[in-house]
Order: sequence, then structure tokens, then C-alpha cells
Amino acid sequence: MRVVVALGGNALMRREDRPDASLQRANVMAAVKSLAPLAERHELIVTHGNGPQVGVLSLESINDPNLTRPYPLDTIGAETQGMIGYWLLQAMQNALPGRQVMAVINQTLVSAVDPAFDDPTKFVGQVYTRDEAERLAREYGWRIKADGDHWRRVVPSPAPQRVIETRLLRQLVRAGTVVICAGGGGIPVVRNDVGQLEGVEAVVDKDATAALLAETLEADALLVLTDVTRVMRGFGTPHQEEIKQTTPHELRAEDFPAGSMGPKVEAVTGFVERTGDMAAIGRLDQCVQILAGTAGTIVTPNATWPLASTL
Ligand SMILES: Nc1ncnc2c1ncn2[C@@H]1O[C@H](COP(=O)(O)OP(=O)(O)O)[C@@H](O)[C@H]1O
Ligand SMILES: NC(=O)OP(=O)(O)O
Repeated sequence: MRVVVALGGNALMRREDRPDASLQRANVMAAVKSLAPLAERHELIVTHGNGPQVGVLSLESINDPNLTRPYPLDTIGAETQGMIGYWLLQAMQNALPGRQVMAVINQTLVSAVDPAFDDPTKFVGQVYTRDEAERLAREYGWRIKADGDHWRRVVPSPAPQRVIETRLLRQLVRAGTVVICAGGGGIPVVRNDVGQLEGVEAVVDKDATAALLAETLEADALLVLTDVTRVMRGFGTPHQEEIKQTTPHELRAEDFPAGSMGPKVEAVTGFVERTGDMAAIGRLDQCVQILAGTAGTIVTPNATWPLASTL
């Protein structure tokens, strides 16, 4: 099977964690321990989030007295691909001796007139109190939004239209390489007036790019891996209930929050609708069981889809 997994930002660094490299590397090693059995049995493509890390590197750049202007977000996105990609690459190589593993820096085409540029929704960086966030917004010109009980910086997150390097990625996968790519949803780029690629100030949603990549690379399954066992109906209410197996039709009848579960549900729903294959959302450490259909929220084209026999 060919499997695309999207590794949640939470798996690498929780919002409230200190951003020390040692902590993130330990989290990456734990993630890879869970993913290695999938890579042993299947063609594996790994994408990862970068929201917390973009915030850290952006603040460093803002506070660098030697810079005339802070680094733009496309450049910071590339930095996070290099940094997280390197951690994942090394951990995968150590876990899978004899397997070819490659981490690539790559770009995702977005529309320069995507409405997301006027309505930032992607949370980046750490959490603040409302007062702190408002002070930073005034000082740095940030847009901020409530994230649960906290406040965070938000940046535009335009829809991914195409992963620029798709053909090369396909060749790597066909050659048996475990491919780490489209980190942070891919470096956001547009085509300028003369047809040249150019970076833009944005952070693409990695779940949305993972779904696009899964479709274009003809994956058999898309796994969106995060820190919750299953998607819940009535999340956070006394009546919340886990969704075990569902269909795009059923999921589209529910409401999920824009900054967290919403993009994941949209990604899996869209993939299943467009391809007729399976997708799932669940906990990283249960990825093997999720692929077998025995854990997570499994999304199939219809309720009678023959899960066990197909997987
Ligand atoms: N209906 C829901 N079911 C389960 N989790 C939900 C739901 N709505 C919101 N969440 C929240 O979504 C979070 C996962 O989204 P997010 O923090 O963006 O993940 P990641 O950083 O791993 O990509 C969970 O930790 C949970 O708090
Ligand atoms: N780029 C992105 O979607 O990152 P997170 O998963 O950390 O939000």
C-alpha cells in the first residue's frame, strides 16, 4: 500500500512546551518509533506541521538587531522544513537501516488572490494571555486570535493548489524511498506576472497539502495523526462521543473548529470523496492499528466499505 501520513504539530512540540531542540528531537524519535512499522510494510510519505516552530524562528528574526527586516514567512517555512526534516530523516534512517529515506525542501503553489490573505487563520508560535498578545500585536503588527483559553498569532493560510515537485516525489516513492516532504504544508509560492515562482507571506495547512499529495501520488490511504484517539461528536461537552467509522456525508453534517479539527476533517473528507479510498484521524502512537481499521476515526466512501479485507 501507499500511505501518506500527516504528522501533527502537537506530535513535535505542544503549544505550551519550551521550544528546545532536545525536546523536539525526543518527540521526533517517539514519532518515528510509531511510524517505523508502517514504513517497513508500506510505501510511506510523511508530511509534518510547523506552526509552533514558525513562531519561534519568526520571533528570533524579529528580535535580531542585525536584520533590516525580519525574514519573510516563506523563508521561515523553508527553515522549518530543513530543521524538522533533518530530525525526521535522521531518526528514520536510524530506525530503518537498509531503507532509503529522503527529506526534501519543497514548494506548494497557492493563489495570490486567495481570500485567506485577508483573513489569517493559521496559529503560529506560542500561546499568550490576551493582554500579552494584544501588546505584541501592537508592537509587531501581528494579527491575533483566541485559541481555546489562550491567544496566539495567526497568519494567512491559503489553500494548496499544487505541490510543485510532485513528479520528483512520485519517482522517489516508486524507487522505494521513504519520503519526508511538504513540511508545514510546503513553502507557499505563487507564479508572478512573468511566470516565475515567488514566495509569499503565509503558512499552508499541512493536512490540506497532505490530502492533495495523497490524491496526486495515488495513495491508498491518508492518515492524519494527532494527539486525540478519535474525532468526537460534541467535543468538549458532557455528551461528547467518539466517532469510530464514518463517511464524508456524515462528517459534512457536523461542525468542527477552524483552527484545529476543522482542517483535518476537511482533508480526510475531501480525499475520500475525490478518490474513493480510505482516510483516518487518530493518535500517532496508534497509526498501525488505524491503518488496520481498529483504532482512530476511519472515513470510508460509504458505511459498508469492506475495511478489513481491503487493508
Ligand atoms: N471534535 C473534535 N474531536 C477531537 N478533537 C478535537 C475536536 N475539536 C477540536 N479538537 C482538538 O483538536 C486538537 C487537534 O488539532 P491540532 O491541535 O491542530 O493538532 P495538530 O497540531 O496535531 O495538527 C485536539 O488536541 C483537540 O483538542
Ligand atoms: N503548517 C501546519 O499546518 O502546521 P501545524 O500542523 O503545526 O498547524
